Amino acid sequence: MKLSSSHMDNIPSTPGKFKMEKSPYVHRFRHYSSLAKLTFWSSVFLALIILFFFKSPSTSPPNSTPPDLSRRSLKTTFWGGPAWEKRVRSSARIRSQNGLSVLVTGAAGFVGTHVSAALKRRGDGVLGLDNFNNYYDPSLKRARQALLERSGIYIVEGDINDAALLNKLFEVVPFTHVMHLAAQAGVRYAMENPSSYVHSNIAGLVNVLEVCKNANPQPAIVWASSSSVYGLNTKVPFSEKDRTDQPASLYAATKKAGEEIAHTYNHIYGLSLTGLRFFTVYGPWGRPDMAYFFFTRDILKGKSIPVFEGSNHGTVARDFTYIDDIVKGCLGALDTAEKSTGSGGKKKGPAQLRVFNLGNTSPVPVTDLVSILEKLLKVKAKRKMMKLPRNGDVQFTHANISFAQREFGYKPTTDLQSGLKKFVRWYVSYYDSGKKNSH
Ligand SMILES: O=C(O)[C@H]1O[C@H](OP(=O)(O)OP(=O)(O)OC[C@H]2O[C@@H](n3ccc(=O)[nH]c3=O)[C@H](O)[C@@H]2O)[C@H](O)[C@@H](O)[C@@H]1O
Repeated sequence: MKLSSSHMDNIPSTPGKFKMEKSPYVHRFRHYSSLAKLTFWSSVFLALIILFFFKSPSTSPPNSTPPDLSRRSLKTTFWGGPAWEKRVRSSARIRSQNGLSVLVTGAAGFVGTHVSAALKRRGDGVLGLDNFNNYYDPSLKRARQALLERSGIYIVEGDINDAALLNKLFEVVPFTHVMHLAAQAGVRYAMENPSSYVHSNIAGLVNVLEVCKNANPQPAIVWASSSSVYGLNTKVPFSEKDRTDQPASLYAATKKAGEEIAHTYNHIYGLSLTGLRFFTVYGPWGRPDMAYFFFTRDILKGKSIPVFEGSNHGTVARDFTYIDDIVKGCLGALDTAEKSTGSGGKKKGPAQLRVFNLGNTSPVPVTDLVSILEKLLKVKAKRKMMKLPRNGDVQFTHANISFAQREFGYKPTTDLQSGLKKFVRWYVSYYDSGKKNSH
């Protein structure tokens, strides 16, 4: 708790040195005395109100964090109590033979929602965790949450930096796996809000790993890295063996840092860790901050869209990867993840440490992305060609996926045209069917 300096100044350094005031200050002393009485009774009254407030069952489950004690940035709402634990247990219950019990962080996010639903469909136990922050329209996150709730998945509302909450979740459920997808995404936003990347992608990751390392049994962890770690590399396609020491954005730097942090926790504590380098994932229920999403919105609104190009009109391209292919990759990584080897926070032997590219292996120029959208939407885009800004963007990405192919048969099957068709169908029904506004 932070005390203001004036408050600190009012506290006597040696309480015994307080002197009783005598006449001619008696009058003033009396005044102080009645003031003290007033303060005393108001405090009693206030204490009673607070006591009543925290006794009330609707606002005070046993393990909730009192709002004044919780760090506001953690955004954790009340949790705990028998009913809450029952809900957590039921969501995480395995319903198939040899099924997994998975804690999915970022479950209300784009990839998190799809992965959670896929796990649940095949009988795995799934518990979600999400802080529902407002990086983009939280109502979309709430709609994804509602979707998951219909299939019996509970998303606990809390922040990955909240160690007490994470420890509690592991106390209630012995998760076999953690699918760690909660993160601050987006390449360009890193210049606007750098600390948010440190908070989620570094501090949050460390907190998740700390809790996992102490858990008994330790879970295996699969987590989201990014194609952006290849940064300014020019050799294509990008292979996991290539250098990743020249990131072009703080976002990329935090993901790269995550990979090094993963190495450390694997080395010291025997945690089984698999990082997935996603390549520009798109599809239904996607992220509104991504180009394919807001291009669709703005083309439909008749607004111009900024289309980036390299110097001398050079092509800017991405290895756009459809969400269903990414989900298959995530499940493949979870299924082939070996057990962590540590216990009680101590390593017992070497554990698995992996990194995979999950891309589509066929980069498409951004100008072609726009042409496909124009055809699907039957609206001509107002293209505003712009030089690729120097704020984190790289000119192209292209994944070599042979490692994931070899390890768990990863094979993307959706090309950009077919994937965008599905996205547009979803977009139109989601925003047109009702009153929702895509901003
Ligand atoms: O592959 C990844 O690892 C990353 O993919 C995306 O990053 P990005 O590929 O930059 O995706 P978008 O922001 O949707 O941009 C897609 C393409 O459109 C271009 N673009 C973007 C914005 C814009 O206004 N105009 C424009 O032409 C970009 O230069 C890029 O080539 C995600 O936003 C990151 O979170 C993710 O980690």
